[in-house]
Amino acid sequence: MVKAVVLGAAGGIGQPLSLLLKCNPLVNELGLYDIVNTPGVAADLSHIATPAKVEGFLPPDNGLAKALRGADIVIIPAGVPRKPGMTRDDLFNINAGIVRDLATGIATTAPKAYVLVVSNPVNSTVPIVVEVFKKHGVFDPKRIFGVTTLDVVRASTFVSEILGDLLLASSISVPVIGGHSGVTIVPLFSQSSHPLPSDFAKADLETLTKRVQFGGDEVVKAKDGAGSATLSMAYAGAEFASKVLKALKGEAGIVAPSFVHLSSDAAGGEAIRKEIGTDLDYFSVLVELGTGGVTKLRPIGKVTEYERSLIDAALPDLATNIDKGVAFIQSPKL
Ligand SMILES: NC(=O)c1ccc[n+]([C@@H]2O[C@H](COP(=O)([O-])OP(=O)(O)OC[C@H]3O[C@@H](n4cnc5c(N)ncnc54)[C@H](O)[C@@H]3O)[C@@H](O)[C@H]2O)c1
Ligand SMILES: O=C(O)C[C@H](O)C(=O)O
Repeated sequence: MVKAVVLGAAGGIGQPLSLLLKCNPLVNELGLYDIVNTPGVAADLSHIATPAKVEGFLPPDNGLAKALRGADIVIIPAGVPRKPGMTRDDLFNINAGIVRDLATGIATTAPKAYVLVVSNPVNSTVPIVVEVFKKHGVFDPKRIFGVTTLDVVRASTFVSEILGDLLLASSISVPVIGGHSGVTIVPLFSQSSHPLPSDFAKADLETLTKRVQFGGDEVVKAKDGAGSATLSMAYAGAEFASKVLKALKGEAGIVAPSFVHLSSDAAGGEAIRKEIGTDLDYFSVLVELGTGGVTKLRPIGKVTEYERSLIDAALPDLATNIDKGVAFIQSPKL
């Protein structure tokens, strides 16, 4: 029996993500928590003819704890999205507190659950969850994930467009490393499963790279004040959750990108730090998953000179974002 819980389930991402989880045959129970509207969302989804039993929870009467009880996997898309002109970091002041409180609920009620953090700024909210878990003595680097799948989905889609075959999109795999905002997003097109055309110009590569780095801004601009990516994010979140669930069930060979803590030396965290030439505690890499969570962090491998320059450009912003999240819990008054 697998229980999945969505925190922020009534939102723009939360609703379609909950729909996709309701349709996932690996989910037996689906708990939906939000500060509004979850009874309605749950009633609606509960009429879909798939096995998962759905229940909605609101804050009164310990709703968060009730939603989380027995959770195997918790996905957090709670919090405010961007409007045009904002950076993801501009969301910190509101979302940091929301994520801290939800992480506290998970640490006390479902400390062994896999936690998938969607709420922005991911580069800071993941460290917030980790610090909360450390405070409660339940931190396990193998189980806390920043969801960066959307960057990989975008990179694959854009490559399929360039190759002129959209049918390829779902089978193209482009590693995207670093973090999840602007220049911290580093796509490695040299490692794409489907290489770019051999005559692809450097200027075009730079444009493509920027499009992946600022794909979120493209959607925010198009939505014109009505929020940021929700449907593509729900797709990406459900893809990532599905991989975690398959690994949990014992399927071998599951690999997914994620922004993770590098403390797990056994899993290869230290080797990645050496590869990058950094002492950062977090980085997005390809992660091998097993029944207990992360089994191995895949080395970054060979990169081009241009990609190396992108990694170097990502490091200062990443360090600032990570430190901000850590300080929010360790020194809340700073
Ligand atoms: N990681 C990614 O790739 C990625 C992609 C897209 C969006 N996001 C982020 O996901 C977050 C949600 O985006 P959205 O478009 O769904 O926003 P939204 O405003 O449509 O939905 C957010 C939901 O969170 C709920 N919420 C607020 N405070 C809460 C709390 N304390 N407990 C539980 N629920 C609470 C709201 O009621 C709302 O239903 C944003 O921070 C956005 O930036 C991340
Ligand atoms: O861009 C945003 O603010 C949302 C999300 O992080 C995205 O990449 O679409």
